Amino acid sequence: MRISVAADSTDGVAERVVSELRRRGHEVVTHGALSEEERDDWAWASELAARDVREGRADQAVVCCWTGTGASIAANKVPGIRAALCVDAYTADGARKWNDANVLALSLRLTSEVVLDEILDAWLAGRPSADSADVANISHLDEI
Ligand SMILES: O=C[C@H](O)[C@H](O)[C@H](O)COP(=O)(O)O
Repeated sequence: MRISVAADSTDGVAERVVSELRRRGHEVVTHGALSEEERDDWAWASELAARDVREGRADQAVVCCWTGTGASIAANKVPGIRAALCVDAYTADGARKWNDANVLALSLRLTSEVVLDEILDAWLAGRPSADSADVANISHLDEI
Protein backbone atom coordinates (compact mmCIF):
# COMPACT_ATOMS: atom_id res chain seq x y z
CA MET A 1 0.00 0.00 0.00
CA ARG A 2 0.93 3.65 -0.30
CA ILE A 3 0.70 5.24 3.14
CA SER A 4 1.10 8.90 4.09
CA VAL A 5 2.66 9.53 7.48
CA ALA A 6 2.47 12.91 9.25
CA ALA A 7 3.91 14.02 12.57
CA ASP A 8 4.36 17.34 14.34
CA SER A 9 7.61 16.14 15.92
CA THR A 10 10.24 13.46 15.48
CA ASP A 11 9.97 12.59 19.18
CA GLY A 12 8.70 9.22 20.37
CA VAL A 13 7.87 6.65 17.73
CA ALA A 14 7.36 9.05 14.78
CA GLU A 15 10.35 7.86 12.75
CA ARG A 16 9.73 4.25 13.74
CA VAL A 17 6.27 4.45 12.14
CA VAL A 18 7.98 5.24 8.83
CA SER A 19 10.69 2.59 9.17
CA GLU A 20 8.24 -0.12 10.27
CA LEU A 21 5.88 0.58 7.39
CA ARG A 22 8.78 0.50 4.91
CA ARG A 23 10.13 -2.70 6.48
CA ARG A 24 6.71 -4.25 5.92
CA GLY A 25 6.88 -3.38 2.22
CA HIS A 26 4.73 -0.26 2.06
CA GLU A 27 5.49 2.87 0.11
CA VAL A 28 5.61 5.80 2.53
CA VAL A 29 5.06 9.51 1.90
CA THR A 30 6.09 11.81 4.76
CA HIS A 31 4.66 15.11 6.00
CA GLY A 32 5.30 17.71 8.71
CA ALA A 33 8.32 17.11 10.92
CA LEU A 34 9.11 13.98 8.89
CA SER A 35 9.53 16.11 5.77
CA GLU A 36 12.33 18.59 5.10
CA GLU A 37 10.25 21.42 3.69
CA GLU A 38 6.82 21.40 5.30
CA ARG A 39 5.25 23.19 8.23
CA ASP A 40 5.37 20.80 11.19
CA ASP A 41 2.35 21.94 13.23
CA TRP A 42 -0.11 19.12 13.79
CA ALA A 43 -3.11 20.71 12.07
CA TRP A 44 -1.18 21.33 8.84
CA ALA A 45 0.77 18.08 8.80
CA SER A 46 -2.26 15.93 9.57
CA GLU A 47 -4.36 17.74 6.97
CA LEU A 48 -1.80 16.99 4.24
CA ALA A 49 -1.77 13.27 5.04
CA ALA A 50 -5.57 13.10 5.21
CA ARG A 51 -5.86 14.94 1.89
CA ASP A 52 -3.51 12.38 0.33
CA VAL A 53 -6.08 9.72 1.21
CA ARG A 54 -9.06 11.83 0.19
CA GLU A 55 -7.49 12.71 -3.18
CA GLY A 56 -6.18 9.22 -3.96
CA ARG A 57 -2.45 9.84 -3.50
CA ALA A 58 -2.42 7.37 -0.61
CA ASP A 59 -4.45 4.33 0.39
CA GLN A 60 -4.21 5.12 4.08
CA ALA A 61 -2.48 7.54 6.44
CA VAL A 62 -0.92 7.57 9.86
CA VAL A 63 -1.05 10.92 11.69
CA CYS A 64 0.88 11.59 14.87
CA CYS A 65 1.14 14.29 17.50
CA TRP A 66 2.11 14.30 21.15
CA THR A 67 -1.32 13.19 22.39
CA GLY A 68 -2.77 12.08 19.06
CA THR A 69 -5.76 14.33 19.69
CA GLY A 70 -4.96 17.26 17.41
CA ALA A 71 -3.79 14.98 14.62
CA SER A 72 -7.04 12.99 14.72
CA ILE A 73 -9.24 16.09 14.91
CA ALA A 74 -7.49 17.66 11.90
CA ALA A 75 -7.69 14.50 9.79
CA ASN A 76 -11.38 14.04 10.58
CA LYS A 77 -12.15 17.51 9.22
CA VAL A 78 -11.31 16.25 5.71
CA PRO A 79 -14.44 14.80 4.04
CA GLY A 80 -14.35 11.02 3.67
CA ILE A 81 -11.71 10.60 6.34
CA ARG A 82 -12.37 8.26 9.24
CA ALA A 83 -9.43 8.78 11.58
CA ALA A 84 -9.14 6.63 14.69
CA LEU A 85 -6.88 7.40 17.64
CA CYS A 86 -5.58 3.98 18.63
CA VAL A 87 -3.81 3.17 21.87
CA ASP A 88 -3.54 -0.57 21.43
CA ALA A 89 -4.00 -3.40 18.93
CA TYR A 90 -7.56 -4.14 20.01
CA THR A 91 -8.58 -0.56 19.25
CA ALA A 92 -6.75 -0.64 15.91
CA ASP A 93 -8.43 -3.92 14.93
CA GLY A 94 -11.84 -2.52 15.89
CA ALA A 95 -11.18 0.72 14.03
CA ARG A 96 -10.56 -1.17 10.79
CA LYS A 97 -13.35 -3.72 11.35
CA TRP A 98 -16.20 -1.64 12.76
CA ASN A 99 -15.30 1.87 11.61
CA ASP A 100 -13.57 1.18 8.27
CA ALA A 101 -11.03 3.72 9.50
CA ASN A 102 -8.68 4.96 6.78
CA VAL A 103 -6.41 7.08 8.98
CA LEU A 104 -4.59 5.80 12.05
CA ALA A 105 -3.90 8.48 14.66
CA LEU A 106 -1.18 7.86 17.24
CA SER A 107 0.05 9.53 20.39
CA LEU A 108 3.81 10.00 20.28
CA ARG A 109 3.81 10.28 24.09
CA LEU A 110 1.84 7.15 24.87
CA THR A 111 2.85 4.66 22.17
CA SER A 112 5.83 2.45 23.00
CA GLU A 113 7.78 0.67 20.27
CA VAL A 114 6.28 -2.68 21.24
CA VAL A 115 2.73 -1.33 21.26
CA LEU A 116 3.35 0.47 17.95
CA ASP A 117 4.34 -2.81 16.31
CA GLU A 118 1.21 -4.50 17.69
CA ILE A 119 -0.98 -1.63 16.50
CA LEU A 120 0.53 -1.72 12.99
CA ASP A 121 0.09 -5.50 12.78
CA ALA A 122 -3.59 -5.22 13.72
CA TRP A 123 -4.22 -2.15 11.57
CA LEU A 124 -2.61 -3.56 8.42
CA ALA A 125 -4.30 -6.96 8.77
CA GLY A 126 -7.71 -5.46 9.53
CA ARG A 127 -10.57 -5.49 7.06
CA PRO A 128 -13.95 -3.73 7.21
CA SER A 129 -16.88 -5.77 8.47
CA ALA A 130 -19.59 -6.75 5.97
CA ASP A 131 -22.22 -6.82 8.73
CA SER A 132 -25.22 -4.73 7.64
CA ALA A 133 -25.29 -2.67 10.84
CA ASP A 134 -21.61 -1.81 10.46
CA VAL A 135 -22.08 -0.91 6.79
CA ALA A 136 -25.06 1.29 7.70
CA ASN A 137 -23.06 3.14 10.35
CA ILE A 138 -20.23 3.87 7.92
CA SER A 139 -22.67 4.98 5.26
CA HIS A 140 -24.41 7.33 7.70
CA LEU A 141 -21.13 9.12 8.42
CA ASP A 142 -21.33 10.71 4.98
CA GLU A 143 -24.87 11.92 5.74
CA ILE A 144 -24.05 13.62 9.04
O1 LIG B 1 -3.07 17.71 20.01
C1 LIG B 1 -1.99 18.29 19.98
C2 LIG B 1 -0.73 17.56 20.05
O2 LIG B 1 -0.68 16.67 21.11
C3 LIG B 1 0.54 18.40 19.99
O3 LIG B 1 1.56 17.51 19.71
C4 LIG B 1 0.79 19.18 21.29
O4 LIG B 1 -0.12 20.23 21.32
C5 LIG B 1 2.24 19.71 21.38
O5 LIG B 1 2.45 20.64 20.40
P1 LIG B 1 3.74 21.59 20.49
O6 LIG B 1 4.91 20.66 20.54
O7 LIG B 1 3.66 22.39 19.24
O8 LIG B 1 3.58 22.38 21.72
